[in-house]
Amino acid sequence: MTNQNIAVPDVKARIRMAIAMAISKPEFPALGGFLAISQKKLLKRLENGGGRGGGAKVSTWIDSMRASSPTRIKSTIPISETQEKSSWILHHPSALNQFEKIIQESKGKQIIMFLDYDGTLSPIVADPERAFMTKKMRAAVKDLARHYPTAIVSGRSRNKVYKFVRLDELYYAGSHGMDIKGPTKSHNYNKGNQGVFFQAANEFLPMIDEVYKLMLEKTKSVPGAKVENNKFCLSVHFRCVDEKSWDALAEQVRLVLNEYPKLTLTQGRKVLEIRPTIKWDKGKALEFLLESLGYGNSTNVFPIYIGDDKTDEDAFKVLKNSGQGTGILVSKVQKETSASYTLQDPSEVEKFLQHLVARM
Ligand SMILES: O=P(O)(O)OC[C@H]1O[C@H](O[C@H]2O[C@H](CO)[C@@H](O)[C@H](O)[C@H]2O)[C@H](O)[C@@H](O)[C@@H]1O
Repeated sequence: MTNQNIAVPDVKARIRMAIAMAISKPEFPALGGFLAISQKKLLKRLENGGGRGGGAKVSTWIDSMRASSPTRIKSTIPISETQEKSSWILHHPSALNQFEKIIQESKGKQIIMFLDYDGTLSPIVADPERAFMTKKMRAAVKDLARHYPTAIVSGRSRNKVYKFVRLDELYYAGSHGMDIKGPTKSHNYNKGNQGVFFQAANEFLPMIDEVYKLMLEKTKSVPGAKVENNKFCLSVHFRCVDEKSWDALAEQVRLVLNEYPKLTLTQGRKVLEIRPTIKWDKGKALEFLLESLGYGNSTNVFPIYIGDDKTDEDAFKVLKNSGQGTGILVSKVQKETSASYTLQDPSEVEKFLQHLVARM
């Protein structure tokens, strides 16, 4: 373990923290079930907060999915685009090349690691049920968690992402941060945090289940379409659907969503994600976890968030706006991002994690 001490809040401290959080940040309604805020009040507070539009945006997202499809990526890039690309790389350099700079920035602060799963720890594959991480990656994450508090922040359900990762010493934030649980195995830094448990959207469970069944029914005629139940949200997968049928599939999603104004859509990699319209996302999950670890108002902390997808941008923005820590986008192609650095793919993520371990 590191020589850096981490504040470990005891039970009383956690109650104080939860109350303080509830007073200062009403979007943090409970920590470990310590606050008795009624579900109705919670729902009111979170309702209509984070909506990014429903059906009307579906066609825009399909266009954006098409634009990022490999069939649209040109083999020869015109000069102006080359220039644009080099300027993008200048603004978002490789986190491996800039490793020492990142370490300098974090000097004297506690590094806390936040890792997205799909496309970050595991390669993108056609079948979402088979998105396994390699043994080497798992070992790298395990080593990392020996030295730094580490959280997995995923769009998957918490249980499913745990089944892929299988490390008890980590924090898990599933369903895009709507389902958070502390480690079940203790390390020096997380003693007392095993009780961390937070679910932001319990009242939506029956609705999500209903829409899941409906979406299964409505999409069964589209070959290759897949609907994944991520507990507090759903994914409608386009990856194995012929591009010619994308509009038809999107139309089915739009029609169902029209009947559920309390649900909204976000877009990921060849996926549309249906989720409650509440003010909660991966950025809020990051803030919540920092609070839980005792770093809510601290300047003594350096969160590093690594992710590859649009939904990770919420976390990158939190870091950018707070001027704390750093965001690292996993991408081979240029994208609009609030992250400061880039890594090309999961194998580079693995190297970066190994570098962090090696410096201890
Ligand atoms: O937040 P994440 O952990 O990145 O989860 C986002 C979505 O990831 C998964 O879908 C993506 O990966 C699949 C497996 O490689 C791929 O087939 C799919 O096209 C990608 O979008 C997951 O299946 C979704 O439920 C998550 O929402």
